[in-house]
Amino acid sequence: MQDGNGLDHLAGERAMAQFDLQAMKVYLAGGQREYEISTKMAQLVANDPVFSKEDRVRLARKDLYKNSLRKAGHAWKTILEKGLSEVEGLKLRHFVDEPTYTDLHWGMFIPAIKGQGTEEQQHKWLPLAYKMAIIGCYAQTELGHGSNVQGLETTATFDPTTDEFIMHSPTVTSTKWWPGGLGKASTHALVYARLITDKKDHGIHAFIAPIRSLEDHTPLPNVTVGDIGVKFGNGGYNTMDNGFLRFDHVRIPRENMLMRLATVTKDGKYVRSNKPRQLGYGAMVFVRQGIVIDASIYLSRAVTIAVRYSAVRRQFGNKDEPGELQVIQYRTQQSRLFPLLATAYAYRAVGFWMKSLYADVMKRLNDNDFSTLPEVHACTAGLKSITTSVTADGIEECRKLCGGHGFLCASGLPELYAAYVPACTYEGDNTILLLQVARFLLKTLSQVSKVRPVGTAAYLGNIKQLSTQNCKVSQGHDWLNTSVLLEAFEARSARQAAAVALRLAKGSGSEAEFQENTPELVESARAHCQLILVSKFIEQLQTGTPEGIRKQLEVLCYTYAFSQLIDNAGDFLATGYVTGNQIALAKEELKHMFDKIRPNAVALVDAFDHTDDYLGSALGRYDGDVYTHLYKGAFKESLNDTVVVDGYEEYLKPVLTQNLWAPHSKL
Ligand SMILES: CCCCCCCCCC/C=C\CCCCCC(=O)SCCNC(=O)CCNC(=O)[C@H](O)C(C)(C)COP(=O)(O)OP(=O)(O)OC[C@H]1O[C@@H](n2cnc3c(N)ncnc32)[C@H](O)[C@@H]1OP(=O)(O)O
Ligand SMILES: Cc1cc2nc3c(=O)[nH]c(=O)nc-3n(C[C@H](O)[C@H](O)[C@H](O)COP(=O)(O)OP(=O)(O)OC[C@H]3O[C@@H](n4cnc5c(N)ncnc54)[C@H](O)[C@@H]3O)c2cc1C
Repeated sequence: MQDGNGLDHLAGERAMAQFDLQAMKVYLAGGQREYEISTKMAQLVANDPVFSKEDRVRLARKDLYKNSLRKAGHAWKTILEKGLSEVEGLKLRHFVDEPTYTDLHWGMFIPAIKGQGTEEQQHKWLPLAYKMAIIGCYAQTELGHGSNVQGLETTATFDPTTDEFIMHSPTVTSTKWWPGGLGKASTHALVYARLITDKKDHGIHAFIAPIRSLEDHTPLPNVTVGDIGVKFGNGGYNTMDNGFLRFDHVRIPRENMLMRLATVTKDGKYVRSNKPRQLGYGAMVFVRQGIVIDASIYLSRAVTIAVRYSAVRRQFGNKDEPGELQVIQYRTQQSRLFPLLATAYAYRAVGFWMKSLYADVMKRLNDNDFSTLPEVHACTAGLKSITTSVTADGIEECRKLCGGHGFLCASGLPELYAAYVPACTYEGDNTILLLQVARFLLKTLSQVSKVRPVGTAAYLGNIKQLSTQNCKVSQGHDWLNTSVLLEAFEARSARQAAAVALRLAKGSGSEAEFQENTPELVESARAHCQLILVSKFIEQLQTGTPEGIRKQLEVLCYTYAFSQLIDNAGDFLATGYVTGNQIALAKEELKHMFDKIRPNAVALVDAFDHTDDYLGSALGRYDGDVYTHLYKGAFKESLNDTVVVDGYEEYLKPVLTQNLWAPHSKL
């Protein structure tokens, strides 16, 4: 999608491409219809001045937030006026490209009501939420507890005399802290609180609490609410009003407790349904599965900028070629950049699969089949963890790959990083989530002789074979076999999990021993997730990939798998499945893959189809006209509004005109 000024500095690069670019764009968009919607919404946002991202990093917080409210309001108006479908609306929000209160309203408040509300409650709340007559947020985390959901302190005490719950924040640490949209925008909060009936604590349940007047938006009586303060980076996540909230004995009707999983009757009786209480965590599972495809999008933005810039930037030369070399020609640049390019493709493929996994579990849950829930929880938690960590690090690596210019906000990379990096923490701290995967693996292994593992854990059913047979690769091209690769990842993961499981089994079963082994548990969870990523990327390629792009996708898939193998060589070697020589052979194969990517690199990032408006980067421009735009951009800097800087008279002039020796000067 070219929106440069005509002159294409990257035309030579594009002419080298060896695959069907249009087919790749459609593949990455998820289909022809999605591609068309995406193109239409990208243009709609790019052509609407209200959505402009210019100056975002220069705005003070108040202006930034107000501007963000303006955009969110305008987006909603556009959706209504143009009669956009839900898919179109989501795409529009995507291209507006800034975190805002509507994310939590649509992404967590509504899904939580759908998942945990009775039909009657859904009838009451969803129509209001769908037309945005109320704005909701997801108020789970408190000052004192985030990861430990069972440790939350807010209470909801049932009063049978009035048929109400009394919402209360008994301690400072019980203050709700972090919920997005809570600080300034929300009228309602989905509050996770300890349910108390007749002095009995039934643990954490969800309640809908009105917090602001629908008349004038002021906080309701005995509700203390506000924004928690400026966050990391310029722009970034500061468009979001992450908030605090305290209740001082605030009364809400009994019907405001979401009662699909448990009920409190009028006379105060607590009744659990026969559904697993983990369904109360459903909104988190929903967001975690979506985060994988988001990771691909964010990483692909950084990689697009770094690849295009690396093809434009020239440094040094060699005696064999005239002129200076494009930095993309350097092997070191390729070995840092191309695996990230391959990773963005891998996460896209796995993200598509995640969507189908989620659709499947939702269908099962509707039929009261809860059998796959633990596996889906482990999978969404683990892949959320790995993909966000790698993406955040990858964005930062792309910044370094752009040298000094990457450090300028004009590169688009600092803001991208600031907006993305909290994904490693929100929706579950990444280490906490890997520990969940590890617990799942331990449980699966402990039952393996009785219950055949399914889905992404099925390979653990072959634990004996995977623990005894070693890798058969004897020449580089032996690695060019997806079964050989898959078996290497399976054997490494199975062996790592079995080793730590065995160590724990030999012990006393104490919590202290478990804690002692958590570093190994996290490593084994990571190994399991890397296996899922490699295997699902391979699986996606093998199911109906168009001819014109298959070869390139295979190259990217091998690049991804080899770079994972090499980056984790220590683990692979420690399990004894592969030898040092086999790793060396994989390294050689990876270099061959780089040679295959090189002529296609620019076209492979073009296929992500990010507009210049969406990228917001002088370095990543489609036309490659980097230097002109960096130079022009400097004149937009507010320090350059005047030729002589504001402050000269008061602070610079005296320094320059005193003409006195400083007392400590030795000159
Ligand atoms: C028009 C515009 C539209 C725009 C839309 C855009 C959409 C965008 C979407 C939004 C995107 C981004 C915004 C994101 C904002 C971020 C929001 C948040 O951060 S919300 C807060 C998130 N908080 C967490 O994630 C907390 C992390 N902690 C936990 O998840 C859990 O407490 C725990 C997993 C650590 C469990 O602790 P523990 O006390 O051990 O657990 P329990 O006793 O409660 O349960 C143990 C048991 O349950 C299983 N389990 C745990 N979690 C789940 C789950 N989610 N699903 C299923 N099962 C689960 C666990 O495995 C154990 O099972 P056993 O069999 O008993 O072993
Ligand atoms: C930008 C942003 C937006 C957010 N939006 C929302 C929202 O909309 N709604 C909401 O409810 N919350 C929200 N949160 C909160 C978020 O979900 C929590 O911050 C997150 O779940 C992590 O919890 P924590 O802060 O308690 O971290 P902690 O658990 O205190 O983690 C601190 C450190 O301790 C380690 N640690 C903790 N427990 C263990 C353990 N058992 N074993 C080993 N290591 C451990 C962690 O790995 C981490 O390194 C948001 C947070 C951010 C940053």
